[in-house]
Amino acid sequence: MDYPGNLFVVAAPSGAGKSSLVKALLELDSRVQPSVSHTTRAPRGQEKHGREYFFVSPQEFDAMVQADGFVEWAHVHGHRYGTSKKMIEERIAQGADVILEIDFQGALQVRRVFANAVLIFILPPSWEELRSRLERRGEDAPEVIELRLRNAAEEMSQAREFDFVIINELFERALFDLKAIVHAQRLKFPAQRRARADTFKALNIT
Ligand SMILES: Nc1ncnc2c1ncn2[C@@H]1O[C@H](COP(=O)(O)OP(=O)(O)OP(=O)(O)O)[C@@H](O)[C@H]1O
Ligand SMILES: Nc1nc2c(ncn2[C@@H]2O[C@H](COP(=O)(O)O)[C@@H](O)[C@H]2O)c(=O)[nH]1
Repeated sequence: MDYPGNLFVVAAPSGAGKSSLVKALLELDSRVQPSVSHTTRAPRGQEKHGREYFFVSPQEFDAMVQADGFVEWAHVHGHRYGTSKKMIEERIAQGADVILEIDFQGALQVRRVFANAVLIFILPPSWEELRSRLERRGEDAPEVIELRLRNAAEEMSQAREFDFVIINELFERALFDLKAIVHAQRLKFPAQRRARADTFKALNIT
């Protein structure tokens, strides 16, 4: 199925800077909408239900899995995270550009459902910098940081599966690269896509 809106999927090891980059993109580009995931992890810091995540119990998460409510879901750093299928489909069908910040397992699942999704991987410049960003962020206990760093090697080994890789060394440079990818995707056959969307509408195809 082809949709008028674009779907961007950003993955990275924890601490590489994907949330910071996506947040900055959203501030600059009102056509991009964030997707809010469901998670079984507890809120941290100032996080709010419905803003950073929908914080749900394991039972609520199971019910969504059973109801086929997720386009993708995965176990990440000891918790479960998933993306609501309905929320994504409705918005890209209306022509919105939606951006997902998820792990590599979820990103590869999304591509199986939405073949046109643009997969972007963010890399830190070095292991030392990745550790130091997680430590400087000051939101995770030392054992959580160690777990995230152990998982980072497997995540980074998947970078080649993605359409684009951005190295987040200088923040402004990485943000420029992310903006360029979004812009280039919008320039791909926009007229044809709009025409197809209009035809779908005229034929009442949902
Ligand atoms: N280019 C950069 N240079 C220096 N620090 C950075 C850069 N990009 C992000 N940071 C900082 O690194 C820390 C981790 O960034 P962020 O929280 O965006 O990572 P993340 O990939 O979203 O992690 P998680 O998956 O755990 O949510 C933050 O404190 C952020 O301010
Ligand atoms: N497969 C999915 N992974 C997700 C989703 N939402 C977030 N994530 C990943 O979880 C880690 C940890 O996030 P944190 O907020 O606990 O630091 C993060 O790196 C994301 O890649 C999702 O819906 N699906």
